[in-house]
Amino acid sequence: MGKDDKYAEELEVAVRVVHMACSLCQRVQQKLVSDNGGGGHVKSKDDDSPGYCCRMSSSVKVFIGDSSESRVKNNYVKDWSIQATVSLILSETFGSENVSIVAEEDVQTLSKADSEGLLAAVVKAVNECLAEAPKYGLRIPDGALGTSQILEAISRCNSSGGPTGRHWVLDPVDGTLGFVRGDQYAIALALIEDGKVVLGVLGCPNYPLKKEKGAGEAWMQPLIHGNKKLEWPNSARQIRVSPCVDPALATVCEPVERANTDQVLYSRSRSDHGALDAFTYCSRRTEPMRVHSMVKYAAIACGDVEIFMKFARSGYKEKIWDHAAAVNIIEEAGGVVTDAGGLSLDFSRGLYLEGLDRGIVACCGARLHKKIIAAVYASWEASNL
Ligand SMILES: Nc1ncnc2c1ncn2[C@@H]1O[C@H](COP(=O)(O)O)[C@@H](OP(=O)(O)O)[C@H]1O
Ligand SMILES: [Mg+2]
Repeated sequence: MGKDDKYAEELEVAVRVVHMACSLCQRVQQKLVSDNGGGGHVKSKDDDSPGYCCRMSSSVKVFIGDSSESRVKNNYVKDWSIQATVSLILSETFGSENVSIVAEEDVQTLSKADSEGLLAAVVKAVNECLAEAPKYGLRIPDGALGTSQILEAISRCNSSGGPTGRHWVLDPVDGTLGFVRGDQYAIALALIEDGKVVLGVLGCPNYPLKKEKGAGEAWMQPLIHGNKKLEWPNSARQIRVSPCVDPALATVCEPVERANTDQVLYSRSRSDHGALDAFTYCSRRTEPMRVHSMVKYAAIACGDVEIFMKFARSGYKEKIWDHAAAVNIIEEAGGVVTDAGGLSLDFSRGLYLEGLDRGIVACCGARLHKKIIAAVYASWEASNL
């Protein structure tokens, strides 16, 4: 454990509950992939064949097989179930009056009269998940939970954060497309206190589980299997970013979904600006690695890649749950994450990363980061001449 144990209890509960959520996701993903012959036919917004996408809540949802809305919703049973489970465990541990949660899923769709089947599936999944809690050393509410308690737990996650107080931030399943493809996805839980992220836990079941606490230390905790019990922190090992300082030797990570990146900025930088182009500059060693979800950040934190840049298309506002846990882990592992202007990301202004300058630049260390920011600046200036 680190030197500062101010958040030791919060960290421990967060690690345990994310671990439990990983187990739920693994079961669902294994079934999904085997039912769909490997998941390889799942379409996304930027696949060249027509995809099946529709809009629920605020983000694009991708699903498998047919275009019925119920299939889309079914894919979100795990998200609602994880949100309910995390909410229930945090409330049980710290008291519901002390817990404010900002999370991705809303409760409206589930509460509708025609969502009975969905709700029943969520109730079943939550109770199954909670039945495993002793294995993870977690305290749970007494007895099986009914629909009203579970709806209440999900709807409690309606905080909008802000500059004061403590707020938990949850993305129950980040990287929906990665999940349905049987590929990378992440479960992300962070704690923000007075506008600063003080701890982050990132469960990456198809990578290892990453976690971290706020004292200059980041750790990796292997997932447990079968009936083994989670041993915390004894089986966690410390992680560290790569020592690379040379952009020419760095490996870059980028989203799989090209629709999530401003391709104009990307390709203009690539073709026009030679050595000043951050993207060309950084990808000499290998092609960029395309990875779904916050696992990109995790890969930097444990030293497997060196750079991740995301420049969302204009009009898209980055949400805090897509970054909070991972930024904290990278920083603790020795890396640096800022906006494209070199300023820290601001988690104090509600649901969104307000004031973000163009995009996000994450690097394995300050020296490399400085060079990349300079290269992005030069590319930007040159392309706006
Ligand atoms: N138009 C857009 N531009 C940028 N990011 C987007 C986007 N639409 C969705 N996203 C975010 O990108 C995340 C996936 O990142 P990536 O493409 O790197 O795997 C999504 O998380 P969810 O899958 O949790 O919705 C979502 O929050
Ligand atoms: Mg997300």
